Amino acid sequence: MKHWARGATIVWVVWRNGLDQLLLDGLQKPGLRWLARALTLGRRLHKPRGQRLREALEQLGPIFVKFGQVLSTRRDLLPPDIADELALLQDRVPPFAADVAVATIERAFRRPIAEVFEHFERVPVASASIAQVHFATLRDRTGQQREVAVKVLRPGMLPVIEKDLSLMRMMASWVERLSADGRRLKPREVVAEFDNYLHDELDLVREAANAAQLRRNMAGLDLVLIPEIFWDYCHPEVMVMQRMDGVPISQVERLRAAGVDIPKLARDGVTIFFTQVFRDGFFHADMHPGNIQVSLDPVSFGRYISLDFGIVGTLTEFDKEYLAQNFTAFFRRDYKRVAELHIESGWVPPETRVNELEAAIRTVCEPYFDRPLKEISLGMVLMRLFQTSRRFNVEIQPQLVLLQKTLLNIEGLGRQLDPDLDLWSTAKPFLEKWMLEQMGPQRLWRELRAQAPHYAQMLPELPLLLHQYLRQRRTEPAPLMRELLEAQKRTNRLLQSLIYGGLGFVLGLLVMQWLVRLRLF
Ligand SMILES: Nc1ncnc2c1ncn2[C@@H]1O[C@H](COP(=O)(O)OP(=O)(O)OP(=O)(O)O)[C@@H](O)[C@H]1O
Repeated sequence: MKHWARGATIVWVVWRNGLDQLLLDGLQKPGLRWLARALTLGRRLHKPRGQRLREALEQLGPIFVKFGQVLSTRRDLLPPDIADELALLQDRVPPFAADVAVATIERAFRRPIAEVFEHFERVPVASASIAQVHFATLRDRTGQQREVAVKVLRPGMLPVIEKDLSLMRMMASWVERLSADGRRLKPREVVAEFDNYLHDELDLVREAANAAQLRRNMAGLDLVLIPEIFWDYCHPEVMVMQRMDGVPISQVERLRAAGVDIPKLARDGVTIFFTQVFRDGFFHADMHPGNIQVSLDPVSFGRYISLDFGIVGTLTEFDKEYLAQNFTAFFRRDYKRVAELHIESGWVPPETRVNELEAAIRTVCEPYFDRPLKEISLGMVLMRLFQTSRRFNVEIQPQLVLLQKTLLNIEGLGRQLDPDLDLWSTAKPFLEKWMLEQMGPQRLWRELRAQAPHYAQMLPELPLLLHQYLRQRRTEPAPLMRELLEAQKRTNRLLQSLIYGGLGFVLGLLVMQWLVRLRLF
């Protein structure tokens, strides 16, 4: 019954904001088109479509607001006017009562709050749709007093989320069935992705694990502080971490007055992010200013403080390779290669004409070379590439969209701090080192090392496999043969790369020696 009431509210909000209009053009059945037109009569829909969509999501509550926020990052799927408007969505929810937070903590640790913390501040420091944060004091294993921040999930979220998600799934399948335009937005996939995202956010142990991994990765860099996790006090609904003390990055004047070197801060931001992406393949993907502070403590003066680890991005070797090759081709202005890469990767339908895709990519990228290199924003280049790809039905992987969105955030933040920030010279050493690792002899060596146990294991088995193959040839020839041929091809490729790599290396050494002799180096 309640399900129906919620469904009716959604229909009402959709109708009042004229969202049915958004689908009108795409409706395929004439009867439905007629009905939708009739329903439009009498409504004054003077606001732009993006604004109407944003307002409707706000009226539908925090889960829909989150959905809009996540959707706003899918610039590969959405038209720019809608994506821009959705990016303005903000969580505005009142905090939940301290008693509720205390009850959640007591349920999680099966102890009264006074036994968990020496002191617990009942007034939260921050509150959002999924969780809120309280400060507290605890005694750690060594008996030392520690100031901590306690993140507690808003109770009863799961049933609300499940209900809203099932209605979203239903709407998505209607949109997909009724409208050709809507189908292009891949609504069911988008909702499934959102479902994953929300369930991840509902598990604070997962967030704590993300924080711990980032803290370990960033330890040697000395540019950013990440709170320590108190694992004895972590539970899917409660997360206890070191309390950080910094000035929000948005308060630039305060930071300047305290003596922080702002241009260095801008450079450091880009360095941190590029290290996370290109070295570790594991990056903080929710870099809005609310999650970034700067330390004024004399020991860590001027270092970033990073908070909120609910959303992180991971890049596979395939993603890194895609980025490495695309960036290299882009900076060589080899648009044909960029187009070929998209087709080779299987992201564009194979019947796509390379020259058409190449022309579209050229149109997007060429204007960037008109400005100084230091102004080129990789986030923007990627965004334009994804938008172009959209026209060719390319399916961009969510982790790359996340990367592009975060790149834009970071570059924007850097520029805001220092309008003269030379993005290129900050990013270049990373890209060069990383591309060398991705495509040079280091990669070959890495792959060889990674594959070595596999080959060592396979080699002694080869005679037996061959024997089996010859015996079973009549019954089951294809898969085994294919496997053997594949293995042989892989070995050949590796050997070939090894030989070429070795030759290249020796040749490089000879040339260097020669240049040194000629005193050119
Ligand atoms: N370890 C910490 N030390 C000090 N303050 C913290 C800490 N963790 C969180 N906070 C405070 O709580 C606020 C909200 O934290 P966080 O962003 O993790 O929560 P959230 O529920 O995911 O919020 P949102 O979704 O709006 O980003 C931070 O902006 C910061 O002010």
